[in-house]
Amino acid sequence: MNAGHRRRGIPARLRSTLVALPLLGFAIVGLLAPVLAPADPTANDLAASLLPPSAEHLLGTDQLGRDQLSRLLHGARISLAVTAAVLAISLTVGVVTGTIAGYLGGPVDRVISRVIDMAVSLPGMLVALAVIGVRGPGIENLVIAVSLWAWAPYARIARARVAGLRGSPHLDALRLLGAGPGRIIGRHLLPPALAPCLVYASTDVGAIVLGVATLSFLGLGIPPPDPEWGQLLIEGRPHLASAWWLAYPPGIAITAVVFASNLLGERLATGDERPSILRWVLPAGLRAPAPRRSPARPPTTVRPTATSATSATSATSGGDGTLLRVRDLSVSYPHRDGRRRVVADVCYEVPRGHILAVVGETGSGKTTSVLAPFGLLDPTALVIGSATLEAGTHRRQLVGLTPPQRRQINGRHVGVVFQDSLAALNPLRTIGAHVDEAVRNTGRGGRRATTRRVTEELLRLVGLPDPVGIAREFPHQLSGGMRQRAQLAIALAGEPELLVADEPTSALDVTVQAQLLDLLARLRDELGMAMIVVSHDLAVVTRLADTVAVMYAGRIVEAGPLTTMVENPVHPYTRGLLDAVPRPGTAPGTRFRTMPGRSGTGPDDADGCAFAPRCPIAVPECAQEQPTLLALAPGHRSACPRQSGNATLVVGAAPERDGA
Ligand SMILES: Nc1ncnc2c1ncn2[C@@H]1O[C@H](COP(=O)(O)OP(=O)(O)OP(=O)(O)O)[C@@H](O)[C@H]1O
Repeated sequence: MNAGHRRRGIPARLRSTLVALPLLGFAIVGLLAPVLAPADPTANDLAASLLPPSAEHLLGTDQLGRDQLSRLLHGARISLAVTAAVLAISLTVGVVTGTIAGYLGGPVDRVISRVIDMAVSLPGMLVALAVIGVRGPGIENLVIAVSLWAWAPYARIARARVAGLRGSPHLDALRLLGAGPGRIIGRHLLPPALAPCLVYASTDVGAIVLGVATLSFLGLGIPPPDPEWGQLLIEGRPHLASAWWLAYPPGIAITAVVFASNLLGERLATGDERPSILRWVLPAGLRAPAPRRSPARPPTTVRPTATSATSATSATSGGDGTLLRVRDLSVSYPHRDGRRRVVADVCYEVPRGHILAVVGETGSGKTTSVLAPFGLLDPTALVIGSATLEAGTHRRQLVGLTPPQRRQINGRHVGVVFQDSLAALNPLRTIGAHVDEAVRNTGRGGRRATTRRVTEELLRLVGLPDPVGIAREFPHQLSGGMRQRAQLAIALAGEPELLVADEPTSALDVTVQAQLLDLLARLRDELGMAMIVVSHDLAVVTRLADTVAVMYAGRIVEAGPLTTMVENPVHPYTRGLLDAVPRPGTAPGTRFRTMPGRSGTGPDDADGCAFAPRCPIAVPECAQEQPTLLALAPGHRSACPRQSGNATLVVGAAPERDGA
């Protein structure tokens, strides 16, 4: 309720209820007309022709002696029936058509959008006249005629709503949990598409009632003797001067319904009491503020990808405690000159129970490198290389999987926590509904109460106080840290062997950040789960990582055990990252060392070392030849030949296990 409403003294909800009263009356009278009407609306009594209102006939009689009140009440019934049928058809056709167009996009969307545009631009009354002219009057034809022009605005609204949601991260999160298109459309797209359509429908009631009355008035609607309001108007028109009770009541009834419907629609569309009205018509789970689009780059859908070098790696994968082994991974996106690689020849592996941190500046390819194996990049991404996962008892090659194959892995063997928790969660659903769905998708659910018990256990596991209460909250009602914990609970629903956390703490303050990192470390210890944690902050990952891979311009430039990387880094870029980390005990006013130059170039943008232009120890040769990752010690590799001493070339740029 806003201040303006308060000032006028009537609460907004009450004002909306008052505005809706004529519509409510219309619906009640329409439904109960046979009970409320004192007489048969079609029974003639010529002896009682054109009687004025009296105790016997409260609204008088018409020229055939029929009770006018009974005809008015039955007229409401017919208007209500036609309006309800038209709305049901228009809403169903419009919302389904618009949702399909918005979800599929591409040529289907273009064709459906043109059809919608045409339907909207046609003059509705002319279409109705043409249809009734061909098919003749009658309730059925009237419904068809009005529906033909009434469905298009619903389709347009639903299409716009769904198209806006199509690329949102919470849909990606759902796909990750194994939800198929049917479930995504039915449970996550149709409800938000329906909500604005219902608001529009409240305005449409008036337009339909008026349209039906107009057609009847023109002799093309409900044929006599059935008492439709437009029909009553035309019958009363010749007697306007002598028998006012014939035309005025139906005229007032039509005006009241049209006004009420327009006012209510306007209030719902602009007012802040929208949720209170939708509470009458929408189930509880659908009431929440409109979803907010994330400014963050959304990791989107899976698509089959090209692959190479698969057999060579699967032959060596597994059996040695390695959960995920990535080899020669390259990712490219369409570019004006063809395709541009953003990640090149990336190799890493994650042993069971270990935490690998991938660090680097923005645009260095961290997120791309860790999400590519799981098909979580933009559909235009082309992924080449190999990624083998020891999922359960099977070894699976991840690159090139189809979406159904991926659903067997993502959400079950692999859980993902996204950076922007608000965007990754559906704003229309409670936290409990999110986790319930994840629990059910991974096959751990049962009856409603059983599923909810698992949900509450998961919320407790991630350290959320009062799991029962939190389960009932919507995402926007939680703090950023709590939402990240909720995302973690969703990711843990499938009891994954690997958790991928993409900048899980970047939007949080340092205290909450530390708590979340401690939680991740505790979960690793308690559940024995391996993790890949992406961060641009080397200091953050030192709290929990076992190994660190440093990326620059789409390539790994140094990788090794945490202690080596922190205490004895050899690549100038890693040193630069460490120098930029604030250290306890640093004297106030001390300036941190920063790296000159710009980040974010691609792996193929330079002939030689991409870091050379910013490197304090670069020599002219550095800019001429692409450096290769060299093994310096077991598990420690660097791509700076100037610092590598007695290094040896790592065959295929593959990493070695620490201690191997
Ligand atoms: N859909 C896309 N189309 C084209 N280029 C993309 C797309 N997504 C990412 N990129 C490019 O890929 C490169 C690597 O992006 P990525 O998100 O992996 O970097 P990052 O190191 O994770 O950065 P950040 O920390 O900012 O998330 C960037 O140059 C980015 O512009």
